[in-house]
Amino acid sequence: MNAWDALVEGRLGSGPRAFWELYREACRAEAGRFAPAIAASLALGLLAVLPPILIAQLIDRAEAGVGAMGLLALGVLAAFAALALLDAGLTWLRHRFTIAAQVRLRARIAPALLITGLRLPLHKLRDNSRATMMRSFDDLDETLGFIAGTMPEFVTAAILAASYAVLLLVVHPLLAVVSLGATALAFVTAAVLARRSRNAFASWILDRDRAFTVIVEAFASLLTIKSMNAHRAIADRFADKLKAENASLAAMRQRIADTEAASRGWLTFVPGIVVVVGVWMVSRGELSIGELVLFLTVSASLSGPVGSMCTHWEAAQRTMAAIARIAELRAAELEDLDADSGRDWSPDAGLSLAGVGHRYAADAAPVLRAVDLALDSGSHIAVTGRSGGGKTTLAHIVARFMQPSEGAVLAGAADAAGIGLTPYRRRVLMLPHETEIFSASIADNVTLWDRSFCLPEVMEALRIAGLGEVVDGLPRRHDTPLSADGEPLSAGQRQRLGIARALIRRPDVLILDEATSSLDPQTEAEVIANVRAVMQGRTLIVITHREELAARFGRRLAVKGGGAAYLPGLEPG
Ligand SMILES: Nc1ncnc2c1ncn2[C@@H]1O[C@H](COP(=O)(O)OP(=O)(O)OP(=O)(O)O)[C@@H](O)[C@H]1O
Repeated sequence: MNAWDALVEGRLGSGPRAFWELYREACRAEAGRFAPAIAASLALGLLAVLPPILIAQLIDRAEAGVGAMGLLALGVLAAFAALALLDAGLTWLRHRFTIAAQVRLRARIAPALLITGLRLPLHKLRDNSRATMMRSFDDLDETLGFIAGTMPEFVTAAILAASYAVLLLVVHPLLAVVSLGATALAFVTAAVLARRSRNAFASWILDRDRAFTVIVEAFASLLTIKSMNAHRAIADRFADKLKAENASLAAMRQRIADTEAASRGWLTFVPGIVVVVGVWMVSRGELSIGELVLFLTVSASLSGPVGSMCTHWEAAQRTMAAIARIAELRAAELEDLDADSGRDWSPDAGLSLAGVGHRYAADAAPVLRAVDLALDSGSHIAVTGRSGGGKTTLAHIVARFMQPSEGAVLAGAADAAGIGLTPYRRRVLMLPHETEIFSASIADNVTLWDRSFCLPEVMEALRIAGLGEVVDGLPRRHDTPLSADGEPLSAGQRQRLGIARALIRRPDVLILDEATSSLDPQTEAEVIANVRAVMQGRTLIVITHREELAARFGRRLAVKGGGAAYLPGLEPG
C-alpha cells in the first residue's frame, strides 16, 4: 500500500513522519519532473557562491592592473547574469512541477478519499458531521498543495543555504561557525515556535468546521428555517460560531507572526555579529577585507533561503494539522465493501435474529432486548409498533447497517457477519421512509448510475412503483432532471421513485421502512399490492403505522418494549 492510500485510510498517522512519507511518495511518483527541478536547484546553489567570491577577489586585487580588474568585473557580471537566468529557469521548472504534480496527485488521491468516505459506517458520518467530512477534501488539497508546491521550494532553499554554508566554512571556518551558528539559531527558534502553531492550526480548523456546518445546515434546511421564521436565530448562531473561529484564527495568526518576527529579527542581526567579529579579525590580520565583504555578502544572502525555510516550515505545520484530520477517518471502522470479500450465501436459508439486543451508547437504555426471531424466506411481514419502539433499529440490524450490541443476525444457521457486506446488501435491501434524491435525471436516480440496467427495466420499475404515468406526463420523461430536493416530484412521488430504485435491483429480502408513508391510503395499497406481486416467493418486510395496511398481511410482527414477536392467530403469508 502506498503512503497516500495509507493516509486516506487513516493508517499513516500524523506528524513529521507521515509528512515525510507523503513527500517521498510524491517524489517517487513525480520523479521525472522533480529530478530536473532539484538538479537546477543544485546548479543554482553552486553558481550562487560565484558572485560573492568574485566580488571578494575584486576588492582584494584592487592594486592589480586595470585589465585584471576589468576581467574580474566582467566575471562578476557574467556570474550574476547566469544566476539570474538559472533562477528564472528554475522558477519556471518548479511551477511546472508544482502544477503537474498537484493535478496528478489530486486525480489519484481525491477519488480514494471519497471511496473511503463512502465506506464509513453510518454512525461514523453522524459523529463527524457531514460538513466535517466535506472539509476533509479541503484538508487533502492543503496537503497536496504543500507536498507538490511548497516542499520543492523548501528543498531549493535548503540547497542554497547549504551551498553558502560550505563556502563560508572553506573561506574561514571560525568566522563561518559564528555566522552559521547565529543563522541556525534563527531557524531553530522559528522551528520551535512553528511547532506551537500546529496546535493553533488544529483548533482553528475545528472552529472553521463548526461555522461551516451551520452554513451547510442552513442551506439544506431552508424550508424549515423559512416556515419557522428562524433566519435571525440561525444568523445569530452562525455569528457565534464565526466569533469563535475568528478568535482561533487570530490566535493562529499571532503564532505565525511570533515565528516570523523572531526569525526575521535574528536573521537581520546576524550580519551585525559577523561585522564585529570580522573587523576584529581583519585588525589582527587573520582576514582580508575582501574575505570580510564575502562573509557579509553571504551572511546577508543566507537570510533569503533560511527565512524562506522558516516560512515553509511554518506552512508545513498547517499541512500536518490537515494530515492529522484526514487520519481521523479510522481504518478499523471502515466497512469492507470489496465485492468479493467474505463468503456468499443463499437467501433460501432464511434470516433470523438470535438473542439480539441493542443500545446506542454504553450508558443508554437498550432499544432492543434478547430478540429471537425468524424471518422465513418468502414470507411477507408487516411490522408495527409505537414510535420510538425500535422498528428502524431492527431493520438496520437486519440490513447490517450496524452490528447489534448483543446477539447475531443468522443467515441459515451461520452468523451473517461472515458474509461479505456487498453480496449481503445486494440481496437484503432496506428502503428508508425518506428517499434521498440526487441532482440528476429520474432514470439516473433509479439506476444510481449502474449501467447494467437498461431503459425498459427503469420504466418497468417506475410503473410497478406507480410512477409510470407521472413520468410519461413530464416533457422529458425519464430524462427529467431532479433537484437534490427532489423537485419537481412531490414527497409521495419521491417515495415511489425510491421503491422503483429498490425493485430494479431485484432483492431477495426487501425491507420498506415506512417507505410509502407519504402516499394516500389508496395509492399506498395499490403500490404495496404491486410490490407484493413482484416480491412473490421472496421476503418482504413492511414497517408501517397504518393499521389498514398492516391488516392486509397474514403475518404481523409487533415491536414493543424492546421485544419483537409475531401476533398469534394469523396465517403466515
Ligand atoms: N442513532 C441513534 N443514536 C441514539 N439513539 C437512537 C438512534 N437511533 C434511534 N435511537 C433511539 O432508539 C429508539 C428506537 O428508535 P427507532 O428509530 O428504531 O424507532 P422506530 O420504532 O423506528 O420509531 P418510528 O416509528 O418513530 O420511526 C428511540 O428511542 C431512539 O431515540
